[in-house]
Amino acid sequence: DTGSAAAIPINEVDIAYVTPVTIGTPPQTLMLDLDTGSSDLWVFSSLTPSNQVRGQEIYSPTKSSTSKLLSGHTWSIRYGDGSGSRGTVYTDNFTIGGLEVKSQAVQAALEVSSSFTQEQSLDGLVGLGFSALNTVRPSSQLTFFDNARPNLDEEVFTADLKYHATGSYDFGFIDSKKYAGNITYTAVQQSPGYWTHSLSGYSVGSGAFHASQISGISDTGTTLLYLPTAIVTAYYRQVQGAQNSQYYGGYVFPCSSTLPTFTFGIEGARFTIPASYINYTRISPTSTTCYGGLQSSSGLGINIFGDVALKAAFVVFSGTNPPRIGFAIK
Ligand SMILES: Cc1cc(CN)n(C)n1
Repeated sequence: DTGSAAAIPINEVDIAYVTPVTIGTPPQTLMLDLDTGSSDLWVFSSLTPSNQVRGQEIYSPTKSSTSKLLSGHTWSIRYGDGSGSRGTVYTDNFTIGGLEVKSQAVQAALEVSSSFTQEQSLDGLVGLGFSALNTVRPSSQLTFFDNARPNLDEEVFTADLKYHATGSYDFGFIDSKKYAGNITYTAVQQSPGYWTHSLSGYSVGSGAFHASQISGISDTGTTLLYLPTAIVTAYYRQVQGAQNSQYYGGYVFPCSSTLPTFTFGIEGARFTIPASYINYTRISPTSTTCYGGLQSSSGLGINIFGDVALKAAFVVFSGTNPPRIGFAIK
């Protein structure tokens, strides 16, 4: 089997990408954020208090003839950005881009944090991390990829996220039309459950490449690129008027500043993030101060290769044994 679905930016700065999925019989369509940095599949539902729902599509298990309550099971998740949700669990038929998993654990939200309520274009998440991170108790549940894997033509899924445009996620095959040249693979450490791997180094603009193993997670659910402070300060030293703002919680600069590109290495390959991706957003609609798409990871305890980096490449998440991750120019 294979599947292929769109990855649609939910706003004009690509804060997150959503993908249409169907749940149940007859199919209910929701727009979910496919997130390689977590492993819970949860949705706004008919059980979510109405004062916490603001425009989202909801999953109603009672309207699905194939839904089953996973009795006595609950879940609760907190993300790195402080958002979170909790609830109960059903199993139901679940499809992404024509790829169906029967009896997928669908975690129905009983409560969501305010940032989810405010994000009206996002109806939930599909965790594509390793199933070890799943929060359902007393028995943890498998991700959509782990459930689909035995039926996939190839044990992979790919992410082709785009800057200010719709990209795609493919399951079970690698579409050679979506990239150029070769795919460079590197080892993944799957414990504790993220797609953890190393960069082989970086360069700023036309500067020299600094070879250095930089361990972090490739996380489609995180918007920005978070790297060690030393690298980030070296980058913004090249930006007129840049400063690390306590007030805004990161590096800001005059929107008119010229930004350098940022290049990261995967083994021997090099991937250059255009300056436009790092000129992330105005700090408010009329401001001339902009917030950077490259920020320090020092407060996170982990480096995160989020969408700002991933959208500069075609990325293969390979569930082979051992798992590996591949990057190609596109
Ligand atoms: C909702 C959400 C997902 C993620 C990345 N895994 N973050 C940081 N926030």
